[in-house]
Amino acid sequence: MGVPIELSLIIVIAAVVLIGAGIGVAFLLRGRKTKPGTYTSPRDENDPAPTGGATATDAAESDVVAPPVPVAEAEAPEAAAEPATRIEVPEPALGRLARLRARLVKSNNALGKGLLVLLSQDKIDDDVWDDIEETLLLADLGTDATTELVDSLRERVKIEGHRDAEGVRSMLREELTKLIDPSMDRSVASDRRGDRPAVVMVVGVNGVGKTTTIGKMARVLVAEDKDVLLGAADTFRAAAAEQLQTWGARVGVPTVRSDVDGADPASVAYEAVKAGIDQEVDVVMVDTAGRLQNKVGLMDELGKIKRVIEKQAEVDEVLLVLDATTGQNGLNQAKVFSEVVNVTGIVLTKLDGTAKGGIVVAIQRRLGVPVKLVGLGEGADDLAPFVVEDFVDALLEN
Ligand SMILES: Nc1nc2c(ncn2[C@@H]2O[C@H](COP(=O)(O)OP(=O)(O)OP(=O)(O)O)[C@@H](O)[C@H]2O)c(=O)[nH]1
Repeated sequence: MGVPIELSLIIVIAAVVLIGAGIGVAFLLRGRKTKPGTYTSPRDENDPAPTGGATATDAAESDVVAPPVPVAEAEAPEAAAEPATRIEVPEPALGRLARLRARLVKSNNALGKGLLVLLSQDKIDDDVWDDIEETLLLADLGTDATTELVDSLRERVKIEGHRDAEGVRSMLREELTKLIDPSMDRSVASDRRGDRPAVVMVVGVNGVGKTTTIGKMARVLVAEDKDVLLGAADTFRAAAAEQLQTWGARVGVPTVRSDVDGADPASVAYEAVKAGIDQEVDVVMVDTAGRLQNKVGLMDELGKIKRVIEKQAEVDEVLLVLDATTGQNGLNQAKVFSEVVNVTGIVLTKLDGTAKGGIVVAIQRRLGVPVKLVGLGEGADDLAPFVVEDFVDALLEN
């Protein structure tokens, strides 16, 4: 039986269109944003005309970026949206803190409970102080902070005398709050800066939860009525772009990505920010590949991604994602990352899986950078803004 002529024609036309578009190399853009951008001159005058085939090495050497491949026309989001996708309406971040508190209490009660019991004893002798110190060190508070806290507690107990359980609790609340420093700015850049979006880069070693965190953050921002665009510059792990796009699609946020495995991440980041400028979004969040902090080449590449983005817009926020369960090891990572890119905030993930909440204090002190968000589970809305008072209360709740 022959193929009907009409069908053959359709197949031929479809093939021509696909070849012309350079299947598999075009950047994809999906999402909810409908407003066409009015920004007509996204590239610097100094930037070279786009050429094909730029690689990470090319860009590193020349310190300029050109899209590695022909870039597809930005599809009208409605046209690109999956017809069957139902857009979720995420919860506001404020509402979720209360719900997540129970989890925080559970995961950290070793620290809070231990301290309360020890300090409520009738007689607090040197042995008790040693136990208190050990409790703090075991909770990953770090030696400096532990010494400081024990010294100030000792001083207060000496001057103010024995306290009942409630008195101990309020003393601990005050001292822990002081240690975590409530005066630090913990807001995440998400408002437009004049005629461009805020740009947020997310960095960290493999598997700490970068992609998941961006997905959760997109939800928080959508709940705050922001227009968000994601950039999948993690071109190292094949599934990462897909994973990011899926997170975005759930709340109608578009993702700029490359279909080429191992495409130049700086180029993808550049294109994402360009699309964010063109589409006049509020914030562009760029995911990057996990990297070992001791691999010089990969760390250099991270610096390059930032420089390339900055050809068209300043990077307003660099969030370093750290896994709370890795404890002090996270501190070493943090130090190396902050040497390569100017880290402006920490996201501490998997706090639900550790009793070592003291890492919050240690990291802040080591880096002088605030913990801005905490991950408290694998659920889509299990990311909470870090509020010092709430965190301390949760630590001290029974
Ligand atoms: N329990 C818990 N799991 C989390 C949290 N955040 C992320 N995860 C899990 O951590 C795992 C790794 O998350 P990803 O987002 O893929 O990590 P990544 O840093 O992007 O990984 P690479 O791309 O390999 O560098 C996933 O199974 C997440 O569900 C959290 O706050 N709590």
